[in-house]
Amino acid sequence: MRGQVLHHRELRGVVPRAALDVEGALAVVRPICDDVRARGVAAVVEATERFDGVRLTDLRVPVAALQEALEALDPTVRAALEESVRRARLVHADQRRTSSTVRLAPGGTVTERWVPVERVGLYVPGGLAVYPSSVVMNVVPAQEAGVEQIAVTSPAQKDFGGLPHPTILAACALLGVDEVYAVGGAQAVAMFAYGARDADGALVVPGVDIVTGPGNIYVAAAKRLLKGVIGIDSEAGPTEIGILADDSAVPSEVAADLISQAEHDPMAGAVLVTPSVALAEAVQAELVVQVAATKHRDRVATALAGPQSALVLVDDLEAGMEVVDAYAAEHLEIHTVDARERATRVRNAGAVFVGRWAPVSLGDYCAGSNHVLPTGGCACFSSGLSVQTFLRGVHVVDYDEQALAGVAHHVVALADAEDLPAHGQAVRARFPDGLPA
Ligand SMILES: NC(=O)c1ccc[n+]([C@@H]2O[C@H](COP(=O)([O-])OP(=O)(O)OC[C@H]3O[C@@H](n4cnc5c(N)ncnc54)[C@H](O)[C@@H]3O)[C@@H](O)[C@H]2O)c1
Ligand SMILES: N[C@H](CO)Cc1c[nH]c[nH+]1
Ligand SMILES: [Zn+2]
Repeated sequence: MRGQVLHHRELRGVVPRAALDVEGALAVVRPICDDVRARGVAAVVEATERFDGVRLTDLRVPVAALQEALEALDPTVRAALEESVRRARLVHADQRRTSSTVRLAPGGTVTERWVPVERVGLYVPGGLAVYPSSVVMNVVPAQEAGVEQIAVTSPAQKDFGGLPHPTILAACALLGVDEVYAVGGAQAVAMFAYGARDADGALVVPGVDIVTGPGNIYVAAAKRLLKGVIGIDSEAGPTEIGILADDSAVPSEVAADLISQAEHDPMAGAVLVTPSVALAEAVQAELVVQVAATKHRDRVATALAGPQSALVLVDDLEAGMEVVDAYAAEHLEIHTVDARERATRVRNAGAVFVGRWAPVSLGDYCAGSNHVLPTGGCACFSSGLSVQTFLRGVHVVDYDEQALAGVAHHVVALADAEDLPAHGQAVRARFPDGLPA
């Protein structure tokens, strides 16, 4: 990309991306979702056996298991989760929206009411890693939005008697959520979207209004497929980190941050954008050493070697800004001398991390920000999970006779201009003696 400075829309086609994208994964998840729609619980049970190796007898986790998991939770992990919840709650409580009323004329108002959806299904991943932090990131905004019914689902684990991982169950109990299912993947999204009945026709899992939460490419594809049947947050799929850096960056820290996110998934993307050849070379050398030493070195190495990961050399930091806007990373770290100023100019990113003391790992757990963020370029038009995700704005239009009279002739003029005279007539009918002037 050296030598080119293009608008981010033109660059989008050449930024690093995985070979299998959400569109490609639709073909895999469509039959799974169709089957759940047609056969309900039986299809969910079969998909769980096929993909997770567990034959479920009950989709729902017994409430007692949640409480037991909380009682058995390591106190250090409990303290960390409590701090994560405390910080997330402070940030998300601040996102609440209050109704507001605008008076357009004497007797004429429009009020915007913010109404939470009634019932939500929150996805917590559990394939390659365990994600109690995603319980926090899903549940806290839903609670702060005032959602009445919160259901969580997470993949059944062979090693834990077919229940989701105990730390996930403990996190649910900590947050007061008692409706939890042991289902993962596309079948979980479909189960929430359509609801699921058993062979006798009994409703085992009631459908929801919105499904949120992160997941692998199959979860993201199911969300894309079923959007419309349900609302979704964003396509929060395989993790990505973009780093914009100059010579002031510390190579070992940059490498560690790239690896931290590559650790999620062989499909994770890690992209360094820099004008500094020296930095790029130093980071490359660090990666060799650090990858060899990291626990999940196989999937990290696969992720870093994939077409979704790259070290991108640019002419200067301004060209780098164009590249990171085109890439639209889920997470963008900025390690430059002027990081704070650059952060204010980033247009496309799920979340921005300013300087060396704000690594993505901080945001993953304890910054207070939400870690459920758009991937695959969706940060160009989607936001991270927030209280707003669970709210709908409803306009309440309240005009009295005088207020309608004041604008009636304009309504009729526009209705006539659109060749929709019945619209105008609906107003004329209220003024049988003729339209007010
Ligand atoms: N964008 C975000 O906000 C964000 C946040 C956290 C994690 N993540 C991502 O979440 C993902 C977690 O992935 P995971 O795999 O560990 O857990 P997961 O729960 O997302 O996926 C596991 C499920 O995938 C299904 N599955 C696996 N292989 C399949 C196949 N070949 N065909 C159909 N279905 C299949 C199974 O049903 C299984 O239950 C990672 O990609 C991680 O990067 C994203
Ligand atoms: N980095 C992930 C978001 O893509 C969130 C996470 C959870 N646990 C660890 N990391
Ligand atoms: Zn992470």
